[in-house]
Amino acid sequence: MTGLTVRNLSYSYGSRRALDDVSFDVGPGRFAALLGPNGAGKSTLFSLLTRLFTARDGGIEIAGHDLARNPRAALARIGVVFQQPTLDLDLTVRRNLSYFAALHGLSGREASSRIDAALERLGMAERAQERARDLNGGHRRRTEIARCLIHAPSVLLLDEPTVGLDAASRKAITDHVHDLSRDSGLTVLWATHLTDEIEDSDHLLILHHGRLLQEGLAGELRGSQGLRDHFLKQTAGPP
Ligand SMILES: Nc1ncnc2c1ncn2[C@@H]1O[C@H](COP(=O)(O)OP(=O)(O)OP(=O)(O)O)[C@@H](O)[C@H]1O
Repeated sequence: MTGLTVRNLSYSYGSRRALDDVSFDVGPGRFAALLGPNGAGKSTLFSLLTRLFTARDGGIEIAGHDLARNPRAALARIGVVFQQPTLDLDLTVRRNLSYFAALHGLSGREASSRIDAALERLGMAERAQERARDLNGGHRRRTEIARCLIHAPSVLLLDEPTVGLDAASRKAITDHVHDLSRDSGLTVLWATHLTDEIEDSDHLLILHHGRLLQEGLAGELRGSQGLRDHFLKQTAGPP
């Protein structure tokens, strides 16, 4: 099983360059934090990784499948949590998950046991019958993360999944996803602009003005200073 590979990826909106020759690898089972300020190009990269946009320049490989040449196989291997919530608020937690399972061709006992396992994994088993509308923001996000595990992806893509959550929910979700990559061998790409969501052992990618400024082990890149100070220094310069 391989993780995620991005090669020489560029993307422009008209004359505005949003991504400029970005290349990186995330090894299987690694947690990679894509750290960048507003406008760095994180969401553009996610749109390319999920094939919402197609890249004219560069290449993407997901779990060993080339996204341009074999999109079906590549997309089947990813689980995605977008920045904007996508739950059906009128359905229960379980119905949201079973609907998604059906989209992936899963039903009956197989779907049911996968849903149970995913809800258990995210600490949401007891809320399975609650309507999504009645959940707080943190529990809605957990439901979305549980949902993206059902088809057993090997790569998880999460675009600023803690936006709008309070500090306790943010920490719980960040810890849950770190545990998922540690315990289940999932490759994770976690986009954020918040340095406290990143652990020293994470693979850190610093993106600024569409360019990858630094890549490496977070603890090594920050050295003796806090990651926040390191990040602010890295991103202080002009484009
Ligand atoms: N649809 C669009 N049309 C034109 N420019 C766009 C469009 N979407 C994004 N951009 C520009 O591309 C650049 C990268 O934006 P992007 O949304 O990918 O950054 P981001 O890192 O996700 O930012 P944020 O943290 O604010 O979501 C920015 O300069 C942005 O203004």
